[in-house]
Amino acid sequence: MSEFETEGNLFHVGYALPARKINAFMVPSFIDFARERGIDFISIDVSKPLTDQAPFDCILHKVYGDEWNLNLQNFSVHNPNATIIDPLSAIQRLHNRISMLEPVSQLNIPQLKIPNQILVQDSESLKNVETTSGLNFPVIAKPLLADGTTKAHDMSLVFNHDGLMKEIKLEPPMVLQQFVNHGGTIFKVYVADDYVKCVKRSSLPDLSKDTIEKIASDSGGAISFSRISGAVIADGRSDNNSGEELKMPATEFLVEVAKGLRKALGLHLFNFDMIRDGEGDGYLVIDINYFPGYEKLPSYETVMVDFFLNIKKLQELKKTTKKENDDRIDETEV
Ligand SMILES: Nc1ncnc2c1ncn2[C@@H]1O[C@H](COP(=O)(O)OP(=O)(O)OP(=O)(O)O)[C@@H](O)[C@H]1O
Ligand SMILES: O=P(O)(O)O[C@H]1[C@H](OP(=O)(O)O)[C@@H](OP(=O)(O)O)[C@@H](O)[C@@H](O)[C@@H]1OP(=O)(O)O
Ligand SMILES: [Mg+2]
Ligand SMILES: [Mg+2]
Repeated sequence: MSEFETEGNLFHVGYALPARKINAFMVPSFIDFARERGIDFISIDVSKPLTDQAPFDCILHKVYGDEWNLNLQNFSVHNPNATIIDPLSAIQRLHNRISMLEPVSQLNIPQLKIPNQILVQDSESLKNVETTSGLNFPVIAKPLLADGTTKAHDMSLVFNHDGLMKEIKLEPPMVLQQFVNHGGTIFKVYVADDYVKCVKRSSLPDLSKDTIEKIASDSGGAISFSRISGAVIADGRSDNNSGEELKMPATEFLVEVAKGLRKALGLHLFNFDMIRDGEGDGYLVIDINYFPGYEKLPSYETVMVDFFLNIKKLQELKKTTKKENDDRIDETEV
């Protein structure tokens, strides 16, 4: 046993994650590091009842499907004190690209908006030119469902109505979101309760009027892309065509947005993608993701262990408060 914890005081965290995520996040060095600090990660077999695999103090999950949802709900009913990271209903809101962004507007932060966007339900509405009358081309066509499948990340930059009809591979339901020039960089803001970390990633470049005309005619009206925001931009490196470096958003602003979204979404672990509003002076949130790739962050091991230790502390605090309340009731009854 380590110098930090004793076996009896271990916090048992069951994890249900796809293989890709286990290979990237739940690596042996992280599991060992966590155990030395009192967090015991236990792999969950999603095909078996959770109640047969208990005890768990906490469940960390990112798997999809009704079978898993029922399994988790049943476990929660029998183990009301266990913390579920994160609640199913809160995660499900992020599976739809319209409901995902609704809480952003409700935060009422003047510098923060979402791009203009419409929902296209079926092929008939797609054919109708009127459908896009509220938007200015180019737009980004995104699948409505953001459900973890590869398809959910397939997008198209669309330059005109013809492109929308002929060149895009997506099928409705889809979201048509205003493309906004933003300096070629997105800010990815990772949140783990109080922890907030913003990193820069490369994005679609700014498009001038001439470029738009040229690409529109060369491409037939649309260009498809998928998972383009992988490249990390090192601090100090110029990150757009003009050779300018885009300034990070102010820390107080990031913390205010993260705190507001955390509360509104009811999530512990998520990140949000934010771009500069090239047409205004604020920022636009374009995407929110549940339990994203934290392992890409520096010192993610410490961040995540501190996160789970805090969950443990909160559970202990709840137990103490409950006991104090029960004792008080007993005294009054006497
Ligand atoms: N409205 C927009 N204006 C300009 N660029 C955009 C806009 N929406 C998306 N993009 C660009 O397209 C990329 C993919 O879009 P989005 O983040 O919505 O997709 P995603 O597949 O859900 O991403 P992730 O891999 O982060 O889950 C963004 O990272 C950004 O570079
Ligand atoms: O695969 P990566 O490590 O890049 O993580 C990505 C994660 O995929 P994973 O959960 O399967 O790992 C994505 O989840 P789904 O939308 O597909 O459910 C989404 O959260 C992205 O935003 C994450 O990228 P990041 O925002 O951190 O760059
Ligand atoms: Mg994104
Ligand atoms: Mg996403």
